[in-house]
Amino acid sequence: MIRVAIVGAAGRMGRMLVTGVMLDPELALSGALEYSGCPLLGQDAGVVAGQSAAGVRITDKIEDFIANTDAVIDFSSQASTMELAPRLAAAGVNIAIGTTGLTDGDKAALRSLTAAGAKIVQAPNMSIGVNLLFALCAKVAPLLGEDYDIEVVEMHHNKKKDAPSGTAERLGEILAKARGLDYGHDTRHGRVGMVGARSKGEIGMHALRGGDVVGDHTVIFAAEGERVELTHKASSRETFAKGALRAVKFLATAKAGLYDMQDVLGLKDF
Ligand SMILES: NC(=O)C1=CN([C@@H]2O[C@H](COP(=O)(O)OP(=O)(O)OC[C@H]3O[C@@H](n4cnc5c(N)ncnc54)[C@H](O)[C@@H]3O)[C@@H](O)[C@H]2O)C=CC1
Ligand SMILES: O=C(O)C1=N[C@H](C(=O)O)C[C@H](O)C1
Repeated sequence: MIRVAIVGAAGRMGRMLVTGVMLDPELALSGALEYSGCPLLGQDAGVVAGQSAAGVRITDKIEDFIANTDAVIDFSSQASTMELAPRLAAAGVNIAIGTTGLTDGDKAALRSLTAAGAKIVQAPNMSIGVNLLFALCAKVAPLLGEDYDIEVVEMHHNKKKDAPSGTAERLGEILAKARGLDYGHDTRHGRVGMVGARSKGEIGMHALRGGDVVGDHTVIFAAEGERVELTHKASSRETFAKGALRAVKFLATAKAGLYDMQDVLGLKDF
């Protein structure tokens, strides 16, 4: 049995993750963390998630569960994730991070924790479908070549704070690498005004927000006379939660290291 605590337990993903852990016979819910001042502190995490009582109260102190926890799943905020990771690593707790908005510096800091023995999965999207989309884009972009202009369009719910989505950024990085471009330098975020004709050496990135959209990502390859569109649409957050549970199980037997969902799902050599 793997003992799992959830960071951001009262959030949209947190509630889904609490439910997933409670329903999984290989996992046991060992903790539920929220920010100090959260009105749900002291409430049963299972009840907050719409399930039966889990016997785990939402707390703002990792000391309440860290000694009895094998792994933490963290879908919270960049600040919270980066503050907690060193403390969890020092305690030998495995970490599955779904939080987006992490900087390159944050990712380097996570890597340095793994050099000291930590086991971490960090992925902007834990669904199987999006990770297959990542693998497909890495194959398709070089095959289609420079005649095909690449644009990435994502749409999410109106509560999402970061833009573009972590998934769109990862898509952009994969596509830029496949084209010999630099993601930071060659990405064009939206277009407004007299921007001139599109150049070959750019990747367009567009973030739409509205309603309750769980998460849509489309990569468009557009050429003279035709276009190819690869689309993933998440219709439930359950798909991300399922991936996070797989990540926790993967870490239980993994060596120290910083992994992504391509490692967890065996898509590295796809
Ligand atoms: N990797 C993936 O597959 C996915 C990643 N995400 C990402 O996960 C994150 C959370 O998304 P949602 O659940 O939609 O947001 P949300 O806002 O509903 O939930 C975040 C939760 O974290 C809590 N939190 C904030 N600071 C905290 C702290 N210091 N300690 C403990 N808890 C804290 C908040 O109170 C909130 O309950 C975002 O970065 C989002 O982009 C979301 C869905 C899938
Ligand atoms: O905030 C969300 O909701 C989501 N965030 C992730 C991202 O930023 O890519 C993944 C998913 O699309 C949902």
